Parts: sequence; C-alpha cells; structure tokens
Amino acid sequence: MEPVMIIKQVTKRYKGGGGISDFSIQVGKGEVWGLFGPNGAGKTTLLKILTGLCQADSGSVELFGHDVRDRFESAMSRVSCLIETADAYEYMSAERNLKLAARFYPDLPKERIGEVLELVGLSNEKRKKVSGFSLGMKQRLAIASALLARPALIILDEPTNGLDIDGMLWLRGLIAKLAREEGTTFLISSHGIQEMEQVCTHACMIAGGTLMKQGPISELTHGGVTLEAAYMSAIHHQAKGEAMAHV
Ligand SMILES: Nc1ncnc2c1ncn2[C@@H]1O[C@H](COP(=O)(O)OP(=O)(O)OP(=O)(O)O)[C@@H](O)[C@H]1O
Repeated sequence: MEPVMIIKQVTKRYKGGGGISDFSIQVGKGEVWGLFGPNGAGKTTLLKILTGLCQADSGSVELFGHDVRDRFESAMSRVSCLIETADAYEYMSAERNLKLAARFYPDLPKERIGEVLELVGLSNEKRKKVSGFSLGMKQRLAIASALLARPALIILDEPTNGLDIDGMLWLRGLIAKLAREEGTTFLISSHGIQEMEQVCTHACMIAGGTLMKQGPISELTHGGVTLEAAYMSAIHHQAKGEAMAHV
C-alpha cells in the first residue's frame, strides 16, 4: 500500500540557527505518529513544512503520492491540520462557526455538522457563543472543524493544550476510534510524551532539530524500556553531542 506521507531528508535552517536537519520518516495508513521533543526542538517547523506554511531549504514531502511543493492542492486535498490555534469567531455560536467552515466543502452533507459536534462533545453547547467557551471547549471546536471533511490525514500541533484530564482522555479516545474505524492517519506533536504515548502506534523524537529516534512504539520500547526513558536518552545524547561540538 502506498504510504500516506513520505518525508525525505528535509532541512530548514533559520537565520538564528534554529530549524530542522535531514529529517526523514515514512507514515502508513491508519498509523498514529507522535512527534515528541522539547521546546524549540523543531516540531512546529516540521509541521509547517508538511502543510506548505513554510518552505524547506532542501528535501521533499509527499502526501498521498503528491509533492507538497509542486502539487500543493492535490497533496493537501485529504489533509486537515491544526497548527498554532485555529481561532473561531467569538461572537458566533459553535454551530455557526462550523457552518462557515463547511462552505469550503460544497459536497459536505448538512448532517455532518451535527455529527462532528457530537464527536467532540459539543452538541449541547452548539447554540452558545464561542466567547463564553473555555480554552478546552475552543480546542474541541477547532478539532470539530478539522474533522468536517473526513480527512484521511490529520496533523495536530500540541492538541492537548488547554484540555483538562477528561478532555485529554476524550481526545485520545477520538484519535484511536478514527484510526481504527476509518483508517485515519495522524501526526501529532507534543511535549507530553505520557499524554500521547498510549494512543500512538509510532513515534519520532526530535531534539535540537535532529531526528534522534523513530519507529513503531513496540520497537522503541523493546526490552521493557518506557517510551519516556527512550525519549530522555535521546535528548541527553543530543545535548551531549552539542556540548562536545562546543569544546
Ligand atoms: N520564523 C522563525 N525565525 C527564526 N527562528 C525560528 C522561527 N521559527 C522557529 N524558529 C526557531 O527554530 C527552532 C525550532 O522552533 P519550533 O517552533 O519549530 O520548535 P518546537 O519544537 O515547535 O517548539 P515548542 O515546543 O516550543 O513549540 C527554535 O529555536 C525557534 O526559536
């Protein structure tokens, strides 16, 4: 089966020195990938490159067999992303916001709005103005909007921000359900490895812009190592490498 996403040797360096270097992974249908790394590791940079919000200096990204740079519209046609909070119109209701978002998808059945409100647990709040929503409710609404067109690939940047424990459990359940029942593929960036570990089938760990480890969770945790321990060792390894480079 053709991979959903092929990232090959992607490099992007900002003038200040940050960015990512030589990043490559291949993601298959229905897989849930966690992209883990500390602040400033390069997670958002990578997600922006994947979704055409930022250009790589070199390397390539293919989504569903289409190069993001050369065939942007085809590459993104089955992709939804939430990168750096998607703001809703505060003076409108949740339902009205979704109706506005639905205008981008002329073939969307009317009942889909009710379905996504149900999926994110906002059915009872659908007529309330977003201005009265908590951060967690706004996050749920943003996720509802991302789900509208039944995307085959969903890219989420720190989706647990603003969610309480209930919200986090709900989000993990939703991701697992969509991956299992609809074969939806996910790439999710997070600082919180413990929050997302249980729902991920695969992980990649990035530090200082470098991909340290990647693969199925079962391989990364082989021999009884926890994912967090594997992550900490990757981060320390990177920090040590940086210190040596400065000697
Ligand atoms: N537009 C930019 N111009 C210059 N440097 C940038 C820019 N965007 C990000 N950087 C730098 O690149 C590095 C990676 O940033 P990025 O936002 O990708 O990391 P991150 O892993 O998403 O971090 P966080 O978890 O804090 O959101 C950081 O050192 C950051 O300061």
